[in-house]
Amino acid sequence: MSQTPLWRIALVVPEAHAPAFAEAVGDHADAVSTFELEEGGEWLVEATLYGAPDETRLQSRVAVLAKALGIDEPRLAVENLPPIDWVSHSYQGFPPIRAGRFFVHGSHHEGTIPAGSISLLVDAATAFGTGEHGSTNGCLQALDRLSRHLKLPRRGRGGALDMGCGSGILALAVAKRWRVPVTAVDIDPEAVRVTRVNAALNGLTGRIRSQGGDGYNTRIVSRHKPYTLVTANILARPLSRMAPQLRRHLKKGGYAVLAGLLNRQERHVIQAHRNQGLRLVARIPVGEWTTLVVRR
Ligand SMILES: C[S@@+](CC[C@H](N)C(=O)[O-])C[C@H]1O[C@@H](n2cnc3c(N)ncnc32)[C@H](O)[C@@H]1O
Repeated sequence: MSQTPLWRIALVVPEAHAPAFAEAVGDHADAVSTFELEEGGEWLVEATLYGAPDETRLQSRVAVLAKALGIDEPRLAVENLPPIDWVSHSYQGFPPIRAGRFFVHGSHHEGTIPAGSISLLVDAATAFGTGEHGSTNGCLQALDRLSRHLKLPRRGRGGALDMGCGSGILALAVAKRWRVPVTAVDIDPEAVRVTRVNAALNGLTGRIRSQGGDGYNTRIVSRHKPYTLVTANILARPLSRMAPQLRRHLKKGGYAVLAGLLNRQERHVIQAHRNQGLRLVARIPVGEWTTLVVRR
């Protein structure tokens, strides 16, 4: 079995200089990416490479760039990641996950399904969403709590929407728990494909109407509005940007489960929704991620 020695390089820099540092570090790495750490604040430049980096050269490249930009030299973190046997890893899949009454497992799961739980069979493949991530887990917990009192219609308008469906996990959860059709949208066509596969694996073909598209501008989203329940596990910034559209698509009294935000970003997201008259009714932190439930 192949084992891959992997190294990670990371540094935190001001937003305006992230592209320059990404380019500099990227010259010494196999892959490089940048992530925003805080609204309008600092950015993490993260690179990975197979084999040890030349730390002296890397350090001096960063120092020269910092000097040229007139900023303090950012601290460079270099670490050797534990070797991963990718072949056996991909066969192992993910361990079953419990969130509220939901029990999420892959098709490799050979154990029993706990009595009274709602089984969600998810082969995430190339799309996000196995329930392992704190944001998805928080959404499942929120849905479980809402399902105790919220009613959804079996047909017609006023149903459920999953915005940014990824593997389709949240759409599956709603369709199974409430026994209703769900509209599911993702900007990534691969996620739409995986959602359809997972709908079929769970016997929900026909109940999950999935289509590719950018947010609320997608045709299928307008066709079935307004919604009594919207799930959107995207990211803090797009969530805040989409708040006015969410309001227009949500029925009076309807709920939205919002996730993909770090704990420290929740204030901004809550405010963006408050500005639209959407009231915070629950927050569920899972590790560094927070899920919010707002109501119109
Ligand atoms: C973090 S994943 C969430 C997947 C799944 N819903 C879950 O909870 O695990 C976010 C998904 O949102 C999709 N997405 C991001 N921006 C979008 C947009 N503007 N419109 C539709 N989907 C979007 C991404 O492609 C990705 O599949």
